[in-house]
Amino acid sequence: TGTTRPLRILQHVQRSAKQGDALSVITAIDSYCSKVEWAMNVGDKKGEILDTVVLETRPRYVLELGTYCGYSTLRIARLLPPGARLITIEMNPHYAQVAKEIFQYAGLDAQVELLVGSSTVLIPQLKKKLDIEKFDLVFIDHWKVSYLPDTKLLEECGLLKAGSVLLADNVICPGAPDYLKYIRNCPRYRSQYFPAQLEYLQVEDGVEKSVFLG
Ligand SMILES: COCc1ccccc1-c1cc(O)c2[nH]cnc(=O)c2c1
Ligand SMILES: [Mg+2]
Repeated sequence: TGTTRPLRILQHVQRSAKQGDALSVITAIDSYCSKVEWAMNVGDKKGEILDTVVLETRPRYVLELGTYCGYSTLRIARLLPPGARLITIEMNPHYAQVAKEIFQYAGLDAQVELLVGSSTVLIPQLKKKLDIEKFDLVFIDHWKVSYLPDTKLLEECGLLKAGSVLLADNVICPGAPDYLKYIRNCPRYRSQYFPAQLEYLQVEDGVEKSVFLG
């Protein structure tokens, strides 16, 4: 194996992290991706901003758009109280398979519901299929062109309530200009930008936190 970047990340986790210890898996991924080969995990600097937002929001229902290898899913899952639900959507079946194995290794597979498919197709099905009412927190970290349409879809499907928090990765690099323009000008949101760097690099990036006002 080791033929793809996600598989090489999984192999590194299995060799160097402690089974059942989510923090050691997070650390192992950051170590591999900063020293051996870059990968598009949210990373430790933006990850700390994510942690802070999770802890202050204390969400019961969390949606993540874009799982990749599951790094940010673990960062969120490890901070959730029992009974909370974390749904993560990944379009790429290979990424989803690796993420599933990483959740199992970290011992958090029971805390995470991983859906494989297009977020634009799956979002309208969430209420019926998963009996979800509203999300308290949405972490947006998938294709940049999908940020805005999927946000509008969440509004239209009644999946946001007053106080729901959207946290969007990569609003500078690669950038999501249409999303930023919308979310910063729409009176139904109060937004705040958190400057940071692109994972594992000295390149400017940041995350945008937006509270839905109802
Ligand atoms: C495939 O591009 C990789 C890349 C290359 C250069 C700069 C940024 C990125 C990048 C960084 C991220 O955190 C990302 N997060 C989620 N979905 C992405 O496509 C993504 C892309
Ligand atoms: Mg990202």
